[in-house]
Amino acid sequence: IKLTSSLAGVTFANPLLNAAGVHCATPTELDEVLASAAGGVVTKSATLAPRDGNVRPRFQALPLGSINSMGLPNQGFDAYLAYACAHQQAATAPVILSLAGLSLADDLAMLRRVQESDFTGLVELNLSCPNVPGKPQVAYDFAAVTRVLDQAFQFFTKRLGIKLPPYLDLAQFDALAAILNRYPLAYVNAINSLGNGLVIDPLTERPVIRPKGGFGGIGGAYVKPTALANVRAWRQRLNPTIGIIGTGGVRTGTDVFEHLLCGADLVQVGTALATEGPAIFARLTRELTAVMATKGYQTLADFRGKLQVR
Ligand SMILES: O=C(O)c1[nH]c(=O)[nH]c(=O)c1I
Repeated sequence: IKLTSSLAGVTFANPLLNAAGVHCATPTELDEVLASAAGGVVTKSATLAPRDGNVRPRFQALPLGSINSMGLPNQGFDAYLAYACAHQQAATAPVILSLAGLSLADDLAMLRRVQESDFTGLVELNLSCPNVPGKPQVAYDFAAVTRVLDQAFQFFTKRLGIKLPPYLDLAQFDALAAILNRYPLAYVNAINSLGNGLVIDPLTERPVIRPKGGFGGIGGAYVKPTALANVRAWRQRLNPTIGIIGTGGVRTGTDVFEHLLCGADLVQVGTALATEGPAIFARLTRELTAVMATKGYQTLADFRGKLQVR
């Protein structure tokens, strides 16, 4: 049984990575994911300048998932570009560089820096951060998405993916796919957290996190049906040249299998990684292998995107 997968010409020994934002803000955390059974690692979304992020408590694990309003805390673009270039030199498992500018200008400035750098790996432009106060998500504004992609592809010739939020209406998938299919995108990553949920502690009669009146992105089991639907909807609508990373609600090998069945090329783990740590990747590869063995599949291509219709 082989778990190898590739995305935009980059080969992964297995399809599993962390989700941007989880266990990836420092070189130590990034190294721990690379040292684990993960097939690769993605950096915390970078802003041009380092950021402290929102006030604490800003993350809460829950029985069915998690809520977070981190507010984009990160070491800054230079730190993550340096890490990505160093690990490209060392030929480790692939490092995906995630970017989340606070403005279109910042997005373009960081993309120009990557274009001029030695980094030739995958770049993930995060258009779906729900937690920066006062900053509406780009990805729910289709004109803004068109602007950033128009301007980026004027000069960017490397491998560019975008991180999308969950969409909840088929007309949105139709409209946005018509836009995305115009660009030489490496992939779309679906989904980011389900934005602006509210989790309350009935004992204290307060929200469980402090920023934004307790409003934060929801992850984990809560979002798996929405994540699978987004992966499937993009696979059905996007050019085959545009790959898909499936993110959302992955806790077991069966969850990984389901994302692949819906069409994912790679699968990312957020909430479950936050609670279990990088050892989860050994468990998930073992469990995925077991699912494939039971079903008689030898490679991911044997079943990727082959969800049957009823
Ligand atoms: O609050 C965050 O840092 C954050 N949290 C999320 O759940 N998704 C994101 O894209 C980001 I940039």
